[in-house]
Amino acid sequence: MSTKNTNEFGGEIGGITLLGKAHSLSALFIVLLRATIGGMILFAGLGKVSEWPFDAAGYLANVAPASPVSGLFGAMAANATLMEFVNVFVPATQLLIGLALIAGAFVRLAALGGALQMTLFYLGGWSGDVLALFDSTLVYAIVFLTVAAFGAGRVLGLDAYIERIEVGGQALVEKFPALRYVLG
Ligand SMILES: COC1=C(OC)C(=O)C(C/C=C(\C)CC/C=C(\C)CC/C=C(\C)CC/C=C(\C)CC/C=C(\C)CC/C=C(\C)CC/C=C(\C)CC/C=C(\C)CC/C=C(\C)CCC=C(C)C)=C(C)C1=O
Repeated sequence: MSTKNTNEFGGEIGGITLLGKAHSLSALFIVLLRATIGGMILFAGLGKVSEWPFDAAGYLANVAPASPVSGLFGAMAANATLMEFVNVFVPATQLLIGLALIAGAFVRLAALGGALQMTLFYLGGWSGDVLALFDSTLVYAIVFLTVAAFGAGRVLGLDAYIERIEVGGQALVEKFPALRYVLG
């Protein structure tokens, strides 16, 4: 048995082969990245709960006209029934995504949800200022996608165990391959 650990990762994307060699600290830092971005969104949710009631209408109604979603967000702010939903959904998903990432459970689903949420905040935050192109919400979105892409929930996370739960003599992800978009 070889004791050599090549620690390689990569794949083919659009005909181009991307190959990386991970450092021995890579696994540690992917866990730190998962926990940090999880903590960021958990605390964003806790902040809203601690100042309850949360109301996103002010933010949505005052998005800069240059934002591609200013019309959409303005219409949302004017719909009281929809706002009742949004005002609970945003903090609730922030808390759940944060807890899931910290525990390492359902990491892909949580990270993809986080990336989607950050994309909405990024579009809403766009004011036409080119120097704000790489703002924090864009960085957060990429961090969420990185965490999902690396299967970060398998490193010191519950997904390593959840994936292998046996269902009818088969591991969960083998029985239901679509769960790879949720776990990992
Ligand atoms: C820096 O940015 C910013 C913030 O800050 C992050 C902000 O706030 C805000 C402020 C925000 C506002 C003012 C609101 C603005 C409102 C809008 C733009 C309106 C439009 C937005 C929405 C309608 C929200 C859209 C939401 C999305 C896209 C997210 C959807 C989420 C998902 C699809 C993912 C859901 C998945 C989850 C939650 C994971 C599920 C996992 C679990 C339930 C498990 C959880 C884990 C645990 C509890 C741990 C324990 C686990 C165990 C025990 C394992 C169990 C084991 C088993 C075997 C089952 C802004 C502006 C911002 O710019």
